[in-house]
Amino acid sequence: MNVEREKRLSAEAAAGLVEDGMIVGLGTGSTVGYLLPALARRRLSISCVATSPRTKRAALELGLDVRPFDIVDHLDMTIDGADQIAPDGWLVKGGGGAHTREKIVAAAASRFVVIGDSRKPVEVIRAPIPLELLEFGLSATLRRLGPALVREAPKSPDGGILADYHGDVGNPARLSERLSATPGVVGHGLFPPELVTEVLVGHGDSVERRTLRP
Ligand SMILES: O=C[C@H](O)[C@H](O)[C@H](O)COP(=O)(O)O
Repeated sequence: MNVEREKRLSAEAAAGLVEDGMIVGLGTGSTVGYLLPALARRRLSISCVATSPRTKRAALELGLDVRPFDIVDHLDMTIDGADQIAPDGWLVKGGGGAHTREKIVAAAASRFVVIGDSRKPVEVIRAPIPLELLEFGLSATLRRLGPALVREAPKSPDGGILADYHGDVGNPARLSERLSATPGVVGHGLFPPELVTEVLVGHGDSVERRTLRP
């Protein structure tokens, strides 16, 4: 298994879905690292929104047109990697800590295309589940969450504390609801299947495509 090749193939396949005139959400991570040059090579007339300073920097260096996301209210397509992809479409994202912005950008798009290598599909979603927490009340939030640990990582670009939930996942929908309802949780890395339209996973020399909704 050549993981880097699989990432590149899935990213290139996703870049091929982008059309002239689109506004495109750009995810974060090493798989997106292959998407950006593939997109730039196509020389399309598109504008983009970035989910992290790292992606913004890389996209601008490649000559992509990156717009601030406070004025754009709808995207045609968002393309992003994932840490885990379950058979029913639940995702875990945020290994790189960008999950809060990534969820906003995914939710704003008509199509959310998930890319990854063959290690990403899993039978069952497992911890750790990335979290972003408000610094105010941090100890009380952690206590309420149960088994969760603060990451040794810089704060998010929005000043949030990055952490991970290490307890049982069980039903992802129920855990997602509980995390969202916990005061002090700014965002978490469980992404529901309703957000996802397509999954493109590199397997050896080919890309397996799955459409979750049209
Ligand atoms: O915060 C990071 C993002 O959610 C990434 O999309 C995710 O961690 C996958 O990253 P990679 O493509 O490096 O495996």
